Amino acid sequence: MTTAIIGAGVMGETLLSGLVRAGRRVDNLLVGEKRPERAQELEERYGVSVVSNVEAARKADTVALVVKPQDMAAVLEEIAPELRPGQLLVSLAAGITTSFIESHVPEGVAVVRVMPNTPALVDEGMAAISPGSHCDEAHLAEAESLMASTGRVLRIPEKQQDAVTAISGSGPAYIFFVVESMIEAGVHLGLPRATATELVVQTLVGSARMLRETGTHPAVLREQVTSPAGTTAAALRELEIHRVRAAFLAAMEAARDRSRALAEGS
Ligand SMILES: NC(=O)C1=CN([C@@H]2O[C@H](COP(=O)(O)OP(=O)(O)OC[C@H]3O[C@@H](n4cnc5c(N)ncnc54)[C@H](OP(=O)(O)O)[C@@H]3O)[C@@H](O)[C@H]2O)C=CC1
Ligand SMILES: O=C(O)[C@@H]1CCC=N1
Repeated sequence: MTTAIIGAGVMGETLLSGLVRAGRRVDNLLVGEKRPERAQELEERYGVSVVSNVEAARKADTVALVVKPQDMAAVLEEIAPELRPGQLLVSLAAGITTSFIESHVPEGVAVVRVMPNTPALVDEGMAAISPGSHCDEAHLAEAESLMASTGRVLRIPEKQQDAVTAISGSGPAYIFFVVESMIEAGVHLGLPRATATELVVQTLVGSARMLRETGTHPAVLREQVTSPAGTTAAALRELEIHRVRAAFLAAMEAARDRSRALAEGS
């Protein structure tokens, strides 16, 4: 089975590196990339063949589409003449619906929509997958196995994809923003930057492991840290005064709405 990746930017290379780490043979992988210097970089780094999009689409059983949503129509128009019924297209693009893709390719080509995230780079990715209308169980299982090479996979109805994009697709950026803010606060309180960074990163990793390994609700874990009339209560009061909870809700509604707008080509 040959898999092609069209669009080898941040997410495309993340998927490629995950497939290589998971033991997929590089002679069963192809990359579609138009910039010669980027093609050379990928060939040197992974030993993978970089070809035209047209050749990638012709030779692959599964084609992962990892271009920007705004470039999707042009790429589909370019590769459509090469596609055949039964072949699988796996789109990782935010907003783009399976019906949009199906309307640009020959009848019978199977489409799966995926929302991955960048922790896939360290095999801790979260991917949500949804089948299009010509997709059978074997196609969905193939998309699942593709994404399982870099982390967890959840099957969801496509109508949930914009919300998933807002939560886990964009999610790592919110976490990095919080981490960055806490490090800056530590520096403001007089800690050396390296000390503040180590404290915050380990606190994040430890808290994440507690959530995963105890299965306890985050509100309960938060209460366990909050001693009566203590330091945590003083800090949480400030977060509530500054409406941080409301800001998170507004931010994720904005991401969900942006995902919907990408579907309309804006
Ligand atoms: N980054 C993330 O965390 C996530 C991204 N995604 C989705 O992944 C997709 C890619 O995002 P991201 O990797 O961040 O963006 P990048 O801009 O890093 O990657 C897009 C890549 O596509 C290439 N490209 C553009 N046009 C073509 C073409 N016609 N043929 C072949 N390659 C082409 C670009 O090349 P060039 O630079 O030369 O134009 C670039 O390498 C998007 O649809 C996004 O919604 C989904 C979840 C998470
Ligand atoms: O910001 C974006 O549009 C992409 C999709 C989810 C994460 N990054």
